[in-house]
Amino acid sequence: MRLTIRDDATAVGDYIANYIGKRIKEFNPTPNKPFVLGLPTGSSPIPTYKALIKMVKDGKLSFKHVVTFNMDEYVGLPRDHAESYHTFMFREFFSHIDIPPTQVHILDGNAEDLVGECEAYELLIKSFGGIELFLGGIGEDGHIAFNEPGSSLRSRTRIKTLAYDTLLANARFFKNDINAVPRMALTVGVATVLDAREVVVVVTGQRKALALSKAIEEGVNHLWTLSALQLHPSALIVVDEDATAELRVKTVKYFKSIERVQDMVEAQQAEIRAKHKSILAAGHAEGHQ
Ligand SMILES: N[C@@H]1[C@@H](O)[C@H](O)[C@@H](COP(=O)(O)O)O[C@@H]1O
Repeated sequence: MRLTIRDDATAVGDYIANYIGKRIKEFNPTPNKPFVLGLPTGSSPIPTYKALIKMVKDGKLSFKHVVTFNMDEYVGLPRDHAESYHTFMFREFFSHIDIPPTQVHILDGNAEDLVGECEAYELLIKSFGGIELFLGGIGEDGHIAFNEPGSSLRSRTRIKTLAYDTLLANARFFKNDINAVPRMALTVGVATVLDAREVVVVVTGQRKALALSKAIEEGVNHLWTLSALQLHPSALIVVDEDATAELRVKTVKYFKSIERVQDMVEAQQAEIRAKHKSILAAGHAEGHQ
């Protein structure tokens, strides 16, 4: 697991957007081989969405051959409700980029058969060859997607009853009326997230600090479902300074030093790739003489 620390939420968003942009470009997606991206809602990913939108508007990135799967959706909230995750995603992201809406997938919290909806979602993800990169956020109780404390770390897409902490935290989106917050949601499971080839999680603000420390400084624990990321071979958590408030100084220093080494290795690799490219180009030019 890697932990990248940036000064504030904007810098975190810029970092993640660049990271995702780089991955999509390296993947070189086509209609037959789209890049499959998992996405979250919440206030934490908004700076990332803003930075990605700017990259698209500046002509530096395209989502034409990207297929998305969202993490979760409330049960029973009309799709066009201002706080449904459908509305959120189109308002904050999809309406501003060049993704064809047919390539967007969000669980239907109003499906007649909710269990069937969840099973079909898992199958649909599989039919695209799985998720390349899953971007996630966390709740104050350390939940990833809506995998509340106590969720099985092998869970798949399913119906979940929301924890009291989550109802309290999300009441801010429902005029602070806890009774207006839907009690249930459909969510991808912890195992669905762990199946992705790469997982990137955004954690910003001091109110997430305890969850972050529990998830990375203690063992894998179903009470802090983000901790399951410790089992993933390619996991990156990007945080702001505020979110590190509960971490040990030693932990912060360790991850900062890893980042420096990683940057050095990446710079060396880029140099080697550039050298190979110019040798190949020179050879190619000679062959044409
Ligand atoms: N289901 C979503 C999560 O996927 C999200 O990570 C969390 C954090 O939201 P925020 O980023 O606004 O703190 O909110 C909800 O619970």
